[in-house]
Amino acid sequence: MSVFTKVSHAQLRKFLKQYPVGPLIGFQGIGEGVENTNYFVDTEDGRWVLTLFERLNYADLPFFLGLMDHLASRGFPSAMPARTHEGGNLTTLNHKPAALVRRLTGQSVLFPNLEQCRQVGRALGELHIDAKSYSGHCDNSRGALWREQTGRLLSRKTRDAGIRKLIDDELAVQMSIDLTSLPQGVIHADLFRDNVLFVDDRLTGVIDFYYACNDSLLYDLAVTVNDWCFEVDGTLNPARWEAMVGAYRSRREFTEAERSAWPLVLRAAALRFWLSRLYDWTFPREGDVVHIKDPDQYRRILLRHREQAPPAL
Ligand SMILES: Nc1ncnc2c1ncn2[C@@H]1O[C@H](COP(=O)(O)OP(=O)(O)OP(=O)(O)O)[C@@H](O)[C@H]1O
Ligand SMILES: N[C@@H](CCO)C(=O)O
Repeated sequence: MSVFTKVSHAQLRKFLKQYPVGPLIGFQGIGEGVENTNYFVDTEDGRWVLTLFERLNYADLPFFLGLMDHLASRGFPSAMPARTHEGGNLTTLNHKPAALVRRLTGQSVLFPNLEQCRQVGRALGELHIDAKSYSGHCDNSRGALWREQTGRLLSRKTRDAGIRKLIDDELAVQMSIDLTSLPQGVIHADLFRDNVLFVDDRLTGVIDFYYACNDSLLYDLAVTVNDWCFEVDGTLNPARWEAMVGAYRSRREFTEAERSAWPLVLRAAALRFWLSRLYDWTFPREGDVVHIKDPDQYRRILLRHREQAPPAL
C-alpha cells in the first residue's frame, strides 16, 4: 500500500476551493498503487481521485492529463481530469504536483475471465485508434535506454550471479531489436490488471496513464498480455491469450514486421517490469505504507519467453 505524502482535512478543504466541485464531504488514502499518493475524495458535486505525483514533475504532466481528457471526450473509459476555476487541470498540494480526476466505477480483477480479457484487448485497440488524433508527444521514460542503464546498474549491484547473467544476456539480445521500426503511436504502457476496472464483465475504467508515451503499439500489447495472460508461476494461459490478442486484432491488424518481432517485443516488455521491480526492491523508498511488487514473477515470465516461442500473432 502506498501513501507517501499525507494530506490533512484543512489542506484538502483549501485545495478544493480551486475547483468548482462543492465542499468536501470525506476523503481516504488509497492503498493500491506503487508510484503516486492517491486519495478518494467525495465532494457535494461528485466522487474524485486526488493524485499527488511523487516522481513526475510539472513539465511531464500536461501530456498525461491531456491524454486522459482527449480519450474521455471520445467516449473511452478514462477518467476526465477536473478543471480549476481558471481552466487548468494541474495544481499543487504539499509541494507536489497534483490533479483531481473523476472517480470511475468498478473494481479491478485478479483472475480475469475470457470476456474480461476480450474487453481489455478491444479497449487497448480502441485506445491506440482514439489516441491517433492526440497531438501531445512524450518519449518512453522506461524505453530501451532506460532498460539498458537500469539493467547495467542492477547487474553491477546484485550479488546473485544468476540474476547478473540473465540481465547481461538479455540486454545483449535486446540490442538486436529496434522498437521504433514498428508501427508507433501513443500507448498506455502499463495496462496491468490493477489499472482496469469492471462492473461484472463490463469494462468501466482504464486508469493510471502516467507511463503513457509514444512507442511501438505492439509493445503495449506485449505489456498487457504479459500481465493478464500468464499465471504467477510464469506459465501461459492460452485461452486468455487468444481472447485478448483476437479482440485486439479486431481493432487493428498486425504488420509482417510486428509478427516477426513479437517474441522479442514480449521479452522487452517482461524485462522492463522485472527491472523496475528489482530496482524498487534494491532501492526502497520511504513512505507511510509502501507496496512493492514481486520482481521474481517477471523473471519467470522473461525466462518463459526465452525458453519457448510464444503463440504466433
Ligand atoms: N479514476 C479512478 N477511479 C477509480 N479509482 C481509481 C482512479 N484512479 C485511481 N484509482 C484507484 O487508486 C488506485 C491507485 O491508482 P494508480 O494505479 O493510478 O496508482 P499509482 O501509484 O499512481 O500507479 P501504479 O499502478 O503505477 O502503482 C487504483 O488501484 C484504484 O483503486
Ligand atoms: N504495473 C507495474 C507497477 C507500476 O508501473 C508493475 O506491476 O510492476
